[in-house]
Amino acid sequence: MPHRSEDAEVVVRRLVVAYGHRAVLHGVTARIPRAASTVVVGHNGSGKSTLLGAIAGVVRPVSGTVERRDAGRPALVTQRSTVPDTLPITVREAVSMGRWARRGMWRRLSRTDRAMVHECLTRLGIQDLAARQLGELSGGQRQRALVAQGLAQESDLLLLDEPTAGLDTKARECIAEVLAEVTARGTTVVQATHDLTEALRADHCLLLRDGSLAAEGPPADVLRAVRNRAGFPGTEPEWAAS
Ligand SMILES: Nc1ncnc2c1ncn2[C@@H]1O[C@H](COP(=O)(O)OP(=O)(O)OP(=O)(O)O)[C@@H](O)[C@H]1O
Repeated sequence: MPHRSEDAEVVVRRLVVAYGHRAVLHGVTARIPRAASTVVVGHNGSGKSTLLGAIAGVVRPVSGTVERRDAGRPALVTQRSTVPDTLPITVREAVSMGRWARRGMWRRLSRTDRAMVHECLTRLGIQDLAARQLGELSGGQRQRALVAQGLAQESDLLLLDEPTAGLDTKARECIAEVLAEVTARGTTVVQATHDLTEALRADHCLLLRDGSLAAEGPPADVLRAVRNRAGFPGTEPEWAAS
């Protein structure tokens, strides 16, 4: 199991994050193994999104550190698009925005960029939706488009906040396969999830409880207590009860 310090893509130390005066992460220390998949689990409000945001550098900690092995910008796929629904933007354009980190916002996409955008659309099964407005899509279609945008960034570190929430089985499997592929190619993938089946497939697991790290390690070990309590397989375990 690759979670020794020297194999880590990210090392988080004594991380404290607050919104206003309210601390929501209370000194979290954790390692995220390189070129492997990590799941972050825990009940609603336990701090999963906040931890991903802090690792991505979009949430500033009060104290503590986030050390990255690679210098490149992480790709963060959030639950909600940063593009407002009212902005007239096609699915292809939204996915193309994933290339901005490499190309710059104002430069034309190269043939390689366009090929990557096409590949990401195809891989997520949304090539037929490429010309549709992002704001017109169903929740599941939109979620696939956001994952495609994250993939298009070709970052060494891909962070996803509940990428399969609300998706049907086929879409969930599609995303799981895509994430397994990019992990096998050497990307470090971290996803917050409430899906126990998905969590058990990962290489590494962080269990958050009320803003603190309750457990870290192989998912089967971390989730054993949760699994026993929830009944396996289950999709809505009571993380907090373990
Ligand atoms: N922008 C914000 N302003 C104020 N408080 C926030 C903000 N975002 C999150 N919080 C609070 O921080 C805590 C952790 O929230 P966070 O979204 O990180 O949890 P989560 O584990 O991702 O939850 P969920 O499973 O519901 O997505 C919660 O108490 C939440 O109310």
